[in-house]
Amino acid sequence: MTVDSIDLFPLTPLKTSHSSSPSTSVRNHALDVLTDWQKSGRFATELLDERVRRAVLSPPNAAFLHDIVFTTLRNISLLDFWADQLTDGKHLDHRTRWLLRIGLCQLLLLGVPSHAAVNETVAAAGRSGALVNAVLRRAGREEAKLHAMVEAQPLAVRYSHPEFMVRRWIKIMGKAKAEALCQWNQEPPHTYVRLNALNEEAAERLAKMPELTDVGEGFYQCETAPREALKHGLCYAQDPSTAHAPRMLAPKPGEMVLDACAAPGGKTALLAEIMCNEGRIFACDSSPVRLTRLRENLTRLKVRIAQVHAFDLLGDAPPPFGDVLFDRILLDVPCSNSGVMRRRIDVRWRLQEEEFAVLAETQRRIVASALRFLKPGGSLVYSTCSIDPEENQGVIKAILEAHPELEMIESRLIFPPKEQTDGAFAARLVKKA
Ligand SMILES: C[S@@+](CC[C@H](N)C(=O)[O-])C[C@H]1O[C@@H](n2cnc3c(N)ncnc32)[C@H](O)[C@@H]1O
Repeated sequence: MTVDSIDLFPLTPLKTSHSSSPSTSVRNHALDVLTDWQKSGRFATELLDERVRRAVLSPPNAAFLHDIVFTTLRNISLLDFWADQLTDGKHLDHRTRWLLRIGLCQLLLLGVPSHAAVNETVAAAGRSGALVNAVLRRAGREEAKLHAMVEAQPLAVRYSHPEFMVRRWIKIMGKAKAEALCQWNQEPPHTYVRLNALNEEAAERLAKMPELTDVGEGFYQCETAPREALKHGLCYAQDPSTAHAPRMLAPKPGEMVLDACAAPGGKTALLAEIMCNEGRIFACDSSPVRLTRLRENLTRLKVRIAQVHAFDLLGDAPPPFGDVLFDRILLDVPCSNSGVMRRRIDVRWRLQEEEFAVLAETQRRIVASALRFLKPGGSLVYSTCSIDPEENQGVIKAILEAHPELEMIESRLIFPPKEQTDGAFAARLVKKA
């Protein structure tokens, strides 16, 4: 299954201390969310948000639920390794396995006091209570030994990534970089917002918010999302890595720009800002649902020069912009999201190795289609939030071979552990005049 990047809306957990003992129902909610996640294939964030809203959880309980769900998902293979050690490899049904993962996560990773972690997970366990109780008590007694065993395990277990992914990364970048990437993905992501300079009050108002730390180039880091500022369009939740492609495209005020995979619009808004809201941007996307969000975001962010249209670059319909040729085109294509796995924890468990080739083929077709709309002398920036060469350099190489009228001017790969942001790739191609 392909996972489009939706918004980079922060997934950072609320800050909590787990010294107190939140109610048993938090473990039940965690179990429901995780088993639903496995059954439905839906995003964990969506399921979690729905659950927090429906169950009307207090902020500390919601934060605790968030920590259990995300820490468990981020450490599935490690938790299973510990569960296997503690049960001597016994076969476990799905529900019991999730209960053990949740219990071991609290005990061994979240530092929840053992009486709370054991008693309240056992209370949520129902018919498998005796087994869960025995395993978690043993884990409490053998905690130091269990932690000591981790170092000797392969990267796929130590950092809970699918084996094919680790193998692929070692082949692509060598063991040291692959390990650094796995390690990076295990940390909770930072939350960033980009100041929206199209809102005249934004700079002054954000400067008065002590909870925001200026990290340069219009980005601020924060502990939790500044909801009011986001609601009023003073800023947009976005990782600094997302700014490279629009800046590489460098559209000028007054130009005609096509943002052909635009939803939900973080990059469109930055393009409009770079263009000082002068000129025209056709912001298109093939997904009607995402177009609704694109429109809302662009209105809130005071983007005045964008026209939003449904347009599938791989479809037969004529383009909504007639026979216009563009000065610049941004192609922020659907990709594996392999550069944003710290933020999108589901991705590593959804992605299949065969998908890279399928994605690369779609990406090549998208670029080939978009090239019809580029003026001679115009620039096209191809961008992904993937760090995989098959979707990045591989696609560019194939495009250059098939289109001798193109020249590559520059490219940039953002490797998360090095740049301390999400991963991304951008390449600028120019159509020779
Ligand atoms: C990575 S997301 C774009 C994110 C966006 N640029 C932003 O900054 O918010 C990729 C987008 O491509 C769209 N897409 C996928 N296939 C497409 C196609 N054939 N034609 C147009 N858009 C497509 C998806 O619906 C998705 O919204």
